[in-house]
Amino acid sequence: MLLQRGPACGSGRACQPSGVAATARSAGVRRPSVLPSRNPGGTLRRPLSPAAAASTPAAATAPSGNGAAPAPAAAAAPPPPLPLPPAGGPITGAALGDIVKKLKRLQNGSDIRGIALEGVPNEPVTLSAGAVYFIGVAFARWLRSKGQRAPKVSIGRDPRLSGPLMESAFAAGLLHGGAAVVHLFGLATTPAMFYSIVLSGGASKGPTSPAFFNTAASLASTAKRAASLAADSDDPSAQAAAESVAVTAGASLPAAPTAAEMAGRPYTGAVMITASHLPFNANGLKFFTAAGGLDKPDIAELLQLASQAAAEAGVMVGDTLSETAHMLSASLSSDPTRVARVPFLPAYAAALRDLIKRGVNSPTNYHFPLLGAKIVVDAGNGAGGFFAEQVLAPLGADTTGSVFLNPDGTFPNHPPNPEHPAAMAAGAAAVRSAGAELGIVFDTDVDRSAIVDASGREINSNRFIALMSAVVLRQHPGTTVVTDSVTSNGLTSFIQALGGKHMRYKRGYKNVIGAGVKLNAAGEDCQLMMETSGHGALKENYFLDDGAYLAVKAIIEHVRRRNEGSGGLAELLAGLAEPAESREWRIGISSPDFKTVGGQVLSAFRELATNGSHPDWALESVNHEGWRVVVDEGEGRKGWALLRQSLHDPLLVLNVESELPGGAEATAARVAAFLRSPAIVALPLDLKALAQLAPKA
Ligand SMILES: O=P(O)(O)OC[C@H]1O[C@H](O)[C@H](O)[C@@H](O)[C@@H]1O
Repeated sequence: MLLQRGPACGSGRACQPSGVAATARSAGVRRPSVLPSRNPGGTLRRPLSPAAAASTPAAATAPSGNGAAPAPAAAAAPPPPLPLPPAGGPITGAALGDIVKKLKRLQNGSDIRGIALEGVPNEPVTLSAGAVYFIGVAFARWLRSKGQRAPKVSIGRDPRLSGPLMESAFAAGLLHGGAAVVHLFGLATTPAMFYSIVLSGGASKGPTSPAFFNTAASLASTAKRAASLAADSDDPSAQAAAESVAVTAGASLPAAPTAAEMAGRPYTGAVMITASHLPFNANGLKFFTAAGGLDKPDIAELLQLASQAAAEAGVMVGDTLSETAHMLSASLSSDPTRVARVPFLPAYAAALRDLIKRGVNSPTNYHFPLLGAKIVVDAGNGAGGFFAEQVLAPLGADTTGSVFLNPDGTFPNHPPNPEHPAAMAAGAAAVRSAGAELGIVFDTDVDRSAIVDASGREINSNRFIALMSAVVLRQHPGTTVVTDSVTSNGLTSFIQALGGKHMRYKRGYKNVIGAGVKLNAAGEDCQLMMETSGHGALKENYFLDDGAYLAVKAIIEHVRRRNEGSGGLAELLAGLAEPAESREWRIGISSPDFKTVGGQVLSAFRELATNGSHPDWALESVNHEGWRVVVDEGEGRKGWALLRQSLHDPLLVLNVESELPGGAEATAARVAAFLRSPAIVALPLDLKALAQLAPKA
């Protein structure tokens, strides 16, 4: 695939293992298994570092010691919204129209996205702290409008440099909009944010339950078990591994939240501040309630509410940061009991560890199912490093050789994106140099992932969907798998050969998941909804696109198979026929009215495919996103070409798959000839892209 979104890979830094356990092991250091002190409730406590304590006004105003404010009493009357800060008086007319327009442009499907840091030429800030503040006001009002009397909202963020400011601005907005309690998790992942609702008791059905919130107890027992294992074992490698587990479990994990912080009311809303794999200067917001992620219409409503709030306050969206900072500190210092910093990843990691323990269900080694397994993680300096340090290592895995675990909002090594060749190449290199049996590659906010097998083969896109299909079809014979529209013919045959059904739907993970939800509602069992981008949702996991959960499932399957002596994960893909070629070209449309221009090109393409000029093409509709032609490549071979509008960008996207070497270029050249035909060439398409599309034509 010729995907080149976002900056090219890296600064050429060497791949370094990171993480406490990895560092200790690679240096040959044996650390004593010292447990941190316990409070009377038995929970592990660690004070915030001075840097962390100073990093947000919220933390600065929280009681000293652990940075946590008391949890609200469950039955207390909901506190009134704080008044919006006085500013220039209500805004009306053209100025209001301007605010509405600016805020509307921040919608990116079911997310909010924009440029949050200045400094990149021609990329002015669009997602200002002011805008984020008013979106915070809007989210609280929106939750209240849905019947929540006292919204309790968690906020997480990826490591982007603009994250702390966005977090503070959003928190202040929430309080002004009428949220009762706001918990700042700091570094978190997108699925973890939904899990904050689940694990606090806000969503009842699923693979986990609030019992997993007893993180502290689970950590302590892990440490104890590891220590006794180390003492009992005659096998020096098991002993070393167990000792490192004890070190990690007992001493290296961050403090878990207290029972008071977590046993209160469930979170009723959660927000992740992230722009996924987009460059460092972008940022954005993803929203959850107990019902799952907010959808497109919800985001449109939120932005409308944000405009209203800005108009009432008389503050323009682009207003200066100092004004925002002022509003923020005023609101936070006015009621510190409503805001707390709560480290959440430890609780979430405990839930993931438990899933792996239960999934592998080892009769001999229940608590350390990964002892003896060497698994590396490439987190791309996003938020996924915890997975190696807090999920895999405490279960006994040797994660030495993992790369880019440290969060770094400049993403200096490669774009954290399992669709990006540089990310997959780095993951594969890490597996090879560590001699690992499995590698996991995460995107920035961990809602997407990919796998690398022991030979360094990259298992992303079609291969990862095939792998997950094999896993779910073993557990749910005959189930349906919904995918996006650019999956290979080989994937369809693979799923069918395993007894499953394949529904190839549109691009866009929300579209894919939505289609699966509909099938289930209509009585057809659909266990897996997965895009080639690496977004994958399972019915058993709240229909949530969740890269960490996919990794957990893959690891369970790998270890289970290995324990049974039936080979590792890679063998599951033996029956997958791969196309000889699979390529993508992106053709820019230089017009503000790109949807209309794109539509014109697509109707002309449809006409071309049906007018008999290409007898080896058969038209296939693909759910209004564009047109797919099936190409008869002779001798029973079939390729295809799909021309569609990009979901977000002013682009047409051409995907071509062929079973013949050179076949993709040949089909693309015919599409290029069409795009250069007199009727089309008059349209504002990017001719540079056309030249790339078929250089020889
Ligand atoms: O339509 P495109 O430009 O190819 O982008 C489509 C992709 O956009 C984002 O990355 C979404 O997260 C994906 O779900 C979607 O498939």
